[in-house]
Amino acid sequence: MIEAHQLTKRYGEKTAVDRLDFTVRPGTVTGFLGPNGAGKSTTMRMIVGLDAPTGGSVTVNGRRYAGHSAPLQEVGALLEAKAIHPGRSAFNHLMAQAYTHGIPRRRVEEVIAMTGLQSVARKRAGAFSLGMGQRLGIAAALLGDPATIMLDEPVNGLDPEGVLWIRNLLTALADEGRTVFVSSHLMSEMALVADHLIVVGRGRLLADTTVDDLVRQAGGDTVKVVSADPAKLRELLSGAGVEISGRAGSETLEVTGLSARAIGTKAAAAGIAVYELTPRSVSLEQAFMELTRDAVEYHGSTAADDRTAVEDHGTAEKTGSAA
Ligand SMILES: Nc1ncnc2c1ncn2[C@@H]1O[C@H](COP(=O)(O)OP(=O)(O)OP(=O)(O)O)[C@@H](O)[C@H]1O
Repeated sequence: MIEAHQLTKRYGEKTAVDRLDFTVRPGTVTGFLGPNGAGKSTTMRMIVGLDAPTGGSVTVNGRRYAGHSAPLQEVGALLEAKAIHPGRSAFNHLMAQAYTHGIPRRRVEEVIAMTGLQSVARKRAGAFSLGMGQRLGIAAALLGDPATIMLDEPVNGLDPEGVLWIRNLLTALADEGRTVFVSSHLMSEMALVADHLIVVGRGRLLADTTVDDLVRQAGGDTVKVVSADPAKLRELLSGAGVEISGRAGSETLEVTGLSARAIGTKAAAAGIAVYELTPRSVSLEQAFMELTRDAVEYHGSTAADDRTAVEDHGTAEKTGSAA
């Protein structure tokens, strides 16, 4: 279990982590999401005592990391995959860590097998690809058989087989009752593996939620309806929990809160011809971007962004219906 209370880190004028409160629970995979520069790595460094908080606190299994007598057995972390001596073999790198923490050689062999590094374990780690380096970093994180595992961007540099392997590994670790905390700025990847999400932006907590709730909060599902009589249809569909938008003079309505089937049935009963009925789910990526829109520090710009902006402005005349 990881618990942060008002956790804060300032670098001079810059507040990298801003009064974060969250709990990461055992038995599930918790995704730690946020755009670049959101404060994820800084938070993770503070969890394992590599950075000192400017304010607040963070504990692992009820104690500050430094307060544990055998921290490696408490929390295993992958922060910088390439933080290894380049001349040392993977085996010797792991043995050095094991030796200084009273971990037997048998466990080194186990984690090498678990991470699929057997064939390269005696090779110089400096010659490893990014993907192999990631696997070695994960092997080191698992060395102490810790109850809490924390990985910063673990799928970086992994090929599709490696990505799948990570997914299965994280799920298996959580199923064993461990606390698994994984950062990423890829919502799509997190959605496949995480049960719970902690989302940050500019150092602040934006959401502490499940994947389903995040999508629901971002607008849930909408249905595009093109009909012969949008004004009449709008009247017909209005009701509690239903939101309808559409441009004046257009045949198109965007309806939230009703299924395509319900809309089609109501339109048919009223004799309104429907030319198009298209359900549109808010993707997780959209939900994430919606949530972090104001918290993104480094914006790019593409023609597609501009188109979206124009479309947004075009959707006037919003009608919500009160209960
Ligand atoms: N040692 C440091 N000195 C000064 N500023 C720092 C330092 N470390 C991080 N920062 C700043 O703090 C903010 C948060 O950085 P951090 O690396 O924690 O974000 P992140 O969410 O992990 O980003 P990314 O997804 O790009 O890895 C950034 O604006 C970064 O520039």
